Amino acid sequence: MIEVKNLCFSRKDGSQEHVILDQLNLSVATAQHLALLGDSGSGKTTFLHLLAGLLRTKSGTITVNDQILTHLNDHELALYRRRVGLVFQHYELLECLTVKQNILFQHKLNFPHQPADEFNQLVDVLGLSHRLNALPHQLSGGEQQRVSIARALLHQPRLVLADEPTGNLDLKRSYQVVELLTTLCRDRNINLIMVTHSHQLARYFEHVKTLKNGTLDQ
Ligand SMILES: Nc1ncnc2c1ncn2[C@@H]1O[C@H](COP(=O)(O)OP(=O)(O)OP(=O)(O)O)[C@@H](O)[C@H]1O
Repeated sequence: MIEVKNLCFSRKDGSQEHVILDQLNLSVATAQHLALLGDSGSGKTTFLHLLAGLLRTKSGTITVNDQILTHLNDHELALYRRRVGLVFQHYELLECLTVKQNILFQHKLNFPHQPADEFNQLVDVLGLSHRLNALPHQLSGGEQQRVSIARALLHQPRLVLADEPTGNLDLKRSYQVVELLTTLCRDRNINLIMVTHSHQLARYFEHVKTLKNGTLDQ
C-alpha cells in the first residue's frame, strides 16, 4: 500500500529553485500495479527515487506499507531501501561477476543470514538456468534485464520500482520483459510501479498515470 500526499520536490538550478514535483498525490492499493507515463524531464525518475528512499523531501508525505518515509532516520531509511526491489534501464549489473553472483550479490550483502529460497525458481522462470556462469557482457540486453529482475525479486520485496526497464530493448524483448515482470510481481502480491514511455506497454497495467506539471492525472 502506497500513499503519497502533497509531495513537493525541487532542485536548485544555480540560484533558481526548479520545481519538479508539486503537490503530488497518489494512492496505490496493496499488490496493485501502476504504469507511470510522462514527457522526458517531467520527474518520473525523481518520483521513483523518492519512493525508493534514495531522495528525501521536506514537503509532503510518502507512506509505504505503514512506514512514513519522511519520518525515518538515515539508518531506518537504509533498512527500508534494502526491502525495495529496483530495476533500471541500464541493468546496472557488475561486469566482473557472473550471472549467478550478480543475482546473489545484494542479497548476500543485505541479508547474509537469510537463505535465497527463491533463487532456483526465479532463474528457471526467467530462463536463466543455463546462463548462470556467463558474464553480463556475454548476454543479450533482454537476458541482462532478466538478471536484474531476478536480483530485484530475490529478497522478496513488497515493492518493485522499475525505471524504463525496456528502454534499451526492441519491442519483442520489451513485451517479454514486461510480461515476466508483471507476472512475477502479481504471483507474489508485490506492488509494481514501472516508468515507461510506451503506451503499448502501459496496457499491461491495471492502472496508468501520467506525470505532468509536477503532478499526476486523476
Ligand atoms: N541530479 C540532478 N540535478 C539537477 N537536476 C536534475 C537532477 N536529476 C534530474 N534533474 C532534473 O529534474 C527534472 C526531472 O528529471 P527526471 O530524471 O526525474 O525526469 P524523467 O521524467 O525521469 O525524464 P526521462 O523520461 O528523460 O528519464 C529534469 O528537469 C532534470 O533535468
